[in-house]
Amino acid sequence: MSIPIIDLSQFQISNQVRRQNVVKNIYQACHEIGFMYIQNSGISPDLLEQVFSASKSFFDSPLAVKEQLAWNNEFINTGYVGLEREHLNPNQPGDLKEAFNIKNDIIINNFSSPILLTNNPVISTFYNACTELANTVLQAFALALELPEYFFTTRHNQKNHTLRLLHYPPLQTSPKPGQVRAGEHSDYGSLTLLFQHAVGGLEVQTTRKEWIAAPLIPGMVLVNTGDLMQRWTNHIFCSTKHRVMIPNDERVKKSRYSIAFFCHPNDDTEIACLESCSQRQSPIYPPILAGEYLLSSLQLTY
Ligand SMILES: O=C(O)CCC(=O)C(=O)O
Ligand SMILES: [Fe+2]
Repeated sequence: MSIPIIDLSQFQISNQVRRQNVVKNIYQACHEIGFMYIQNSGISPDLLEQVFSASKSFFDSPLAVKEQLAWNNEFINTGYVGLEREHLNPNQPGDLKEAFNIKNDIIINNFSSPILLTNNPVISTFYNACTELANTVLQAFALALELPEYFFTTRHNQKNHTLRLLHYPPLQTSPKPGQVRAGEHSDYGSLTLLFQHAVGGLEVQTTRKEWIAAPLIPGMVLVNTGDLMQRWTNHIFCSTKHRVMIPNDERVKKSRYSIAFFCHPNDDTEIACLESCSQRQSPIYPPILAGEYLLSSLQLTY
């Protein structure tokens, strides 16, 4: 099994046959593996490079500076998360990574870092570009599930998404037993956009429980469906486990950078099994509010 490539430009044209074909391929990707590469995503490579460069200068700054911006609670879920602080797999030691979580403009303005955000429109431009891409994918999801095209986007219109810069430093000492760069987990929200930089390492679990590499494909954006989409669709779309292992080659001596954009429904959205998804199997999960689900997931991993 491999991760399919979807050309999104074919969804943004008026030709209904080609559009429907993209919708069908997206359905299949979400159903069979929960991951896909998006080609012609509309995200400018130059902009992405600028965000990676801002990310690198932030992580290069002294720990004391980063800690002034420390993440301190799951309700705000914004700020700097130090090495080994988060356990994406709660049963294993903390992840060998540091991260910086950024929420929407209001929070950005109240929580700006002198290095990363002040006078740096790059981050907010990128946040908006990711929001736009996520909305296009959500439109295709709705059509794939035989819902009105804007069913999901209207439930995601409060920009409740988290942009996360990630840095996996070169390994200095031996890891603890079971410790990896990012423990195996599924994402919590509706979908995630993932951008890797040079040093790869992401792995995805197939339905046969095999781990396959999800390498960087230059110019493409990796998209995966998260837990809330899995609940909403009664497992028709899957929330696939993924992880970042410690490389067993020279990449272990290198910093790895990635960026994740976690797309979340508005907090007050009730995630209840969609009618079109309850025909073959009765609802697996009870309804839950999107905001509640996110909070409980964060509480498990910090
Ligand atoms: O860094 C990566 O490639 C993956 C990160 C990830 O899966 C996450 O933060 O949820
Ligand atoms: Fe993830």
